[in-house]
Amino acid sequence: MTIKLGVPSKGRLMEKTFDWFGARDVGLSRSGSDREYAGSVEGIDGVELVLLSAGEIPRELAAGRIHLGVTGTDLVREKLGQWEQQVEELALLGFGQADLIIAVPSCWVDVDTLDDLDAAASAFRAQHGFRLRLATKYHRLVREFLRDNGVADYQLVDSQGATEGTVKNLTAEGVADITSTGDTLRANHLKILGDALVLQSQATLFRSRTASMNDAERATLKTLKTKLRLER
Ligand SMILES: Nc1ncnc2c1ncn2[C@@H]1O[C@H](COP(=O)(O)OP(=O)(O)OP(=O)(O)O)[C@@H](O)[C@H]1O
Ligand SMILES: O=P(O)(O)OC[C@H]1O[C@H](OP(=O)(O)OP(=O)(O)O)[C@H](O)[C@@H]1O
Repeated sequence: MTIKLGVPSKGRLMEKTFDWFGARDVGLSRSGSDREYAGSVEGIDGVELVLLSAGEIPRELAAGRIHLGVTGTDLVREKLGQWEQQVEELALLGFGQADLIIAVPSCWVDVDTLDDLDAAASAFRAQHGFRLRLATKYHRLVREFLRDNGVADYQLVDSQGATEGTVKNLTAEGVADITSTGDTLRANHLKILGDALVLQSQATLFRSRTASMNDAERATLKTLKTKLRLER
């Protein structure tokens, strides 16, 4: 008989999410020890806090196992096909801003745009006998973006973390990853292609379109939305 609210279990998104709800008189906190993934909610009855990996929240929303969830728009668009049919965006939270971009080595002086990348990819294949490799964890978004922009002669290699390091490690020629300050790209001698902004992401509160609710839970959701100033 509760509304389940999924929130990232650690790091920048968790703390800023707690602050965002706290500013609206809904107190979220992690209970128990630092390592225990249990949480509590104050200021409203009938809402349960579920601490999850940011990357798992899209799937939990789509499966209807949580009613509400906070995660990045990038993760929802990457992990859920036809995401709008599965979740509704209730509020952009104004933090966790990051751009999904494509970057190549800074020393590739002739490659500054997607057209340049396309030409470089063809030349790379002719020279090396295999396709230019882009390391990413955003397979769906990058594939769609490059298809729409006419870049074909490449392959994606999976990288679930420390993606910018793959170029130095010679497992990829370029990367498609999230950046905010640009420090990680610069430190790894990579430059962003001028016209390769795949997506602008920020932390967002989503509602599951598939989670079932009884009348009491529907009333709780309404009360919560009023507290959060989301009622239109
Ligand atoms: N440097 C950054 N600045 C701002 N937001 C970022 C940055 N890097 C990632 N993010 C955002 O934070 C969210 C969570 O990303 P992260 O990669 O930490 O999730 P995750 O892979 O689920 O983490 P984990 O599985 O380790 O809990 C994403 O929506 C992403 O866009
Ligand atoms: O532009 P910047 O401010 O330098 O931030 C970009 C970095 O932040 C994210 O990594 P994260 O810290 O989440 O670690 P990860 O490599 O394990 O994904 C992202 O994958 C970049 O590596």
